[in-house]
Amino acid sequence: MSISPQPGPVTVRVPATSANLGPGFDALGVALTLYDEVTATVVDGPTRVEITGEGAGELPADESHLVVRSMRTAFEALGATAPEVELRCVNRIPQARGLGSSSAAIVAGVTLAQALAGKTDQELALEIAGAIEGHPDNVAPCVLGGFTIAWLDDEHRARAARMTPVQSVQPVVFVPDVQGLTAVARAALPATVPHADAAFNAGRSALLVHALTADPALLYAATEDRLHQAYRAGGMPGTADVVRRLREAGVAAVVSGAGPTVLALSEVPSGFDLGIGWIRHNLGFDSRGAHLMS
Ligand SMILES: Nc1ncnc2c1ncn2[C@@H]1O[C@H](COP(=O)(O)OP(=O)(O)O)[C@@H](O)[C@H]1O
Ligand SMILES: N[C@@H](CCOP(=O)(O)O)C(=O)O
Repeated sequence: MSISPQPGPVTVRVPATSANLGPGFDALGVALTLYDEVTATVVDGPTRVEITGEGAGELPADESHLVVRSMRTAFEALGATAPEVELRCVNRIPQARGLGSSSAAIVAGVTLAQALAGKTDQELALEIAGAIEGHPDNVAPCVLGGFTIAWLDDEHRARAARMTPVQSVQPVVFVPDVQGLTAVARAALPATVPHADAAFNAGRSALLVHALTADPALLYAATEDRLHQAYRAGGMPGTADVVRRLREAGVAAVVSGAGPTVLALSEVPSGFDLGIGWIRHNLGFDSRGAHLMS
């Protein structure tokens, strides 16, 4: 028997995320204290979307909106009939910048559908959102908060282990005024990599888990990568330059996700000159992940 969704309204808050963290390509990610909020109300129809902030006037306002599409996928997975909805989106996460905006939209949709269907299940939310996104490293911290190691199990379902980053680490992101789509950045990667580079990243990823949970003095060495950033540098020269200059200054800086945002995990020297067109956000690590607001 099909479940009938509740009428709502229901509001979800979803964090920005930074994936990869250097060596942990498609596996490691952190949730950040920068949020989108989406309110869903069941209506007679048609589905409509009101957007404030990032993406206003650019994103679709109908059923092709990513939150609506994700809600529909989730309702189907839950065995519920997808209702027509009115969405109110308050977007603060910069889009197509490497801060997991698409995962945030997907997780928002899945969480709203679960709430309207009267269910709460983080493991299932991760599974559904991971299948929609295609790689699990953003959806895991977005659902769970904190610092996550994500993987796909033998049935290709997203799974994750959650840790708490050490409090003394204060993430800083540098967001450029240009966008970069993750799909384009993924197309720049080679189909195969040298065994030595894979071994290098395996060691640094393991070290990063230790550095970010116990010994931040090791973050510089732990954020070195040979699997994705160099291959993508030609498509984002400004980002590659900022990462290079920060690292030369001793900062544990990496490309955030697929870029073009830069993430710094150790103190940035005062007076560091970013150049024109960059915005700095001093953030924290979000510990809650996606959650409903009363
Ligand atoms: N809040 C949102 N609502 C609707 N669609 C969104 C939202 N955020 C991102 N998207 C969609 O996802 C695209 C960006 O996804 P992606 O290239 O993966 O970048 P990001 O690193 O920001 O996740 C946007 O161009 C838009 O189509
Ligand atoms: N592992 C992915 C991460 C993409 O993150 P996003 O925030 O840029 O969507 C990749 O590097 O492609």
